[in-house]
Amino acid sequence: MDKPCILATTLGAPGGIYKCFEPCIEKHFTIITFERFVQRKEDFAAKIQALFVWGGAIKVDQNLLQSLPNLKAVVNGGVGVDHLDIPLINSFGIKVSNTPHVVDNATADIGMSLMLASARKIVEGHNFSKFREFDDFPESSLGTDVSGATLGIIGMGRIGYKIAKRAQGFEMKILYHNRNQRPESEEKAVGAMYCASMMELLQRSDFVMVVVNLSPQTHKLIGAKEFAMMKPNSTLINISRGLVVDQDALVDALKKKMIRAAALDVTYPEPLPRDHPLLSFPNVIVLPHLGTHTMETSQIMVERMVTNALAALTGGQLPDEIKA
Ligand SMILES: O=CC(=O)O
Repeated sequence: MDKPCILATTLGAPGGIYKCFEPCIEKHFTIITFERFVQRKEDFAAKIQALFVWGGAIKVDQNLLQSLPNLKAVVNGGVGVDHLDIPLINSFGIKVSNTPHVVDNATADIGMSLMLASARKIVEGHNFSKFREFDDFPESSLGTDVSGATLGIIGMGRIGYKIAKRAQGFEMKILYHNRNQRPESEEKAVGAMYCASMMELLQRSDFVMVVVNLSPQTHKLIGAKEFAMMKPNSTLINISRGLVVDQDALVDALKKKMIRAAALDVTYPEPLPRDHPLLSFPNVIVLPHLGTHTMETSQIMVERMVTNALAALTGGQLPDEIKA
């Protein structure tokens, strides 16, 4: 019997799967790439039963949904679903899932990597070794200690909590701001202190790590007012979504030396245009959204997407369903 079809991007991240993960999907489904779909919509549209998306690479809008009469699920790789209009998708009787839990460790690790790389000038050090334009590593390249410093975590969900656990190993003082305070036992387990006021956290932290979901409430959460609160020797680390930070305000804060440095896994757009002002600062690290980008995590993510899609096709409960 023919395998059911799914529609997917296969262009590689950001926004698609790599070829190496296709066999896991092809055990159960025939993959129709988005490029093939666009060329031969009339041949494929009625066959497609699930849509595999990573980030906003495919726009899941009214037009696309109307063109797929047998679509049962939109299966998202990763935890953030800010690029999906869930009420709209649900209104077509189509289910939505993501892959929570499986991304937590990899994303927390990238946050720690960015903090350490920025504090200890890892990128400059590498560039010095490789390109050596001057003889001595300049005084301006002296780093700053992570151990014993104060880390402020904005957004204490699963990933924020994993970061706190790791930071505890670095003997950091840990502050966090979140919609809800965590139970005392959980705070104690990682040595984290709740700041009901985000401004207080910003004033006290040497490193500010942003881990919130993007929502209307968190859109440009960190802007001019927030940078004005931060210590001049502090570092902003963003591993959530680019739009949680006002990038113009960040450029301004860096120019005015209101903060020491920034380390970003996420920006808007992604990737940044090569002439973007953020790329001109020696004290800014920019990654092309690598939070979940490991072989192991990506493999588990794809397996989880397959599990959710199979559940939708057989009319079962999606283990990771998100409802509007
Ligand atoms: O960005 C990564 C994710 O949403 O999991």
